[in-house]
Amino acid sequence: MTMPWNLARQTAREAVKPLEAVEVALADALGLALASGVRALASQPACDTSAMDGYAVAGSGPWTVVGRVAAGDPVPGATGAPVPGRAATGEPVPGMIRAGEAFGVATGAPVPGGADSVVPVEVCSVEGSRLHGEAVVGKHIRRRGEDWSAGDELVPAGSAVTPAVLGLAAGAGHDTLLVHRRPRVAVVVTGDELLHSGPPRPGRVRDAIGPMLPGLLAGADLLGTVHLRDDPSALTDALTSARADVLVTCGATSVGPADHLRRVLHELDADILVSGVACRPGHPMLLAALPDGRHVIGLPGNPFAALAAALTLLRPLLDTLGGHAIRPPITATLNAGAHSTDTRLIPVTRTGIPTGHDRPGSLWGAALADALAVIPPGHGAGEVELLPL
Ligand SMILES: Nc1nc2c(c(=O)[nH]1)N[C@H]1C(S)=C(S)[C@@H](COP(=O)(O)OP(=O)(O)OC[C@H]3O[C@@H](n4cnc5c(N)ncnc54)[C@H](O)[C@@H]3O)O[C@H]1N2
Ligand code: MOO
Repeated sequence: MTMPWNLARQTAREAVKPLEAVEVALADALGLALASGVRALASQPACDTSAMDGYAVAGSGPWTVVGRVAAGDPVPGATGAPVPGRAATGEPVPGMIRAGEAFGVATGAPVPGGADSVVPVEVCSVEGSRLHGEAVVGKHIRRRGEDWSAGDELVPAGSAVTPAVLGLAAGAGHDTLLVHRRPRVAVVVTGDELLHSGPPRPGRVRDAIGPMLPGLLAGADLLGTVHLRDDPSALTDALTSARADVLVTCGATSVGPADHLRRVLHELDADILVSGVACRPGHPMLLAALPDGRHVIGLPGNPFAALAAALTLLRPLLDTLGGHAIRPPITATLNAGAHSTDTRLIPVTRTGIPTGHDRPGSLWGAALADALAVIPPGHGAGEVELLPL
C-alpha cells in the first residue's frame, strides 16, 4: 500500500474541505486564508493628492501663493468642507486655483481643483507671496483612484493574510476580514523511552518531535500535547477524546511490538487514506479519517522522518482545512543523488545546497537548512521543488 510521494501529498490536500468562514478583526487574521477577496471600500487616493512637499500650481510661473493645506486637512474648497485657515495671503482659500496661482501642499495633502502639477520645495523659491520655479504638467500629483478604485478586488480569496495584506486591507477601509477559521490540532507523543528534560542517556532519548511541532502548525491552533507510554488503550483514549480537527501522533507507526497506531486505528474503524509513502525518510507515515470526520496524521518516531512526514501530509492537510490556495512551487536547481524507486527529501539551503547530516534520526541537517528538496525517483540534474522549513 506504499504510495508515491506526490500522490500522498495530493491525497492529504484532497482529504478535507476548508473549514467555515469567520469574520475577525484585522489583528486576528494574520496567517489565515481569506474566505472572500479583499475589495477596496474607497478609491486610493480618495482625491487628487500631492506626492511631494511643495506647491500645487496652475499654469506656468511665477505664481501667486494663495493658500496652504497640510495632510489631514479637508479638501480645499470641497463642498461643505471648512477651508483651511492658513492661507498665506490672508485671503480666503479658493476651491479652485486659476492659472498663475499656487497653493502650498504637504505630501499626502489634497490638491485644490485646477492645479496641474506640484512643484517640490527644493526646486522653487518664494519671495513674499511670489513663487518662482519650473512646473512639469501632471508631475507629483497622485490622481484620485490612481492606485485602485472603490470596488476593485485587491487580493483574491484563498490568499494568506500577510502583514502586507493587513496593511493593504486597512488602507482600503477594512476593520475586519472574512477568513477560514484555524484548524485545531492535538498532538500525541508516544514512547516509553522518551525524556522531556535533561540530557539523553543510554536507552532514553529526548523527545525532539514535540518541541518541533508547534512551529510546523502555522495558521492552526495547537490545543495541547500529551505524552503517552507505548500503551494502546492510552492511545485509543487520546484519539477518541481530543476535540481537534486533526490529531497528530508521533511514533508507533512501524511494525515493532510497541507500534500500536495501525491496530488502534483499525479498532476505531478509521479509513486509512495513506499507509506508507515511497519516500526517504518518513516512509511509515500515515493519514487516516476517523468515522466522526476528524483526521489522524501518524508521524514516524525518527525525528527527521517526522519532519519529512509533517511537510508531506500535515502541512497540505492544514492548508486545505485553512482554505489556503495552492501556490506555485518554489524551486532550485539541484544535482543530488536520486533513489531508484523512492522520493528523497533532503535538507538544503535556499540556493539548493545540501546541508548533509540527514539521517532519519537526526535533525542536524534540517536545522541548518531553509527547505527540504524533493528529489523524485530517478531524478538527474535540474530543477526540483523546495518545501520551505
Ligand atoms: N522492521 C522494521 N522496522 C522499522 C521499519 C520497517 O519498515 N520495518 N521502518 C523504520 C523506519 S523507516 C522508521 S521511520 C521507524 C518508525 O518508527 P515508529 O514510528 O514506530 O517510532 P518508534 O519505533 O517509536 O521510534 C523509532 C525511533 O525514533 C525514536 N523516537 C521516537 N519518538 C521520538 C521522539 N518523539 N523524539 C525523538 N526520537 C523519537 C525512537 O527512540 C526510535 O529510535 O521505524 C523503523 N523500523
Ligand atoms: O522514515 Mo524512516 O527513516 O525512513 O526513518
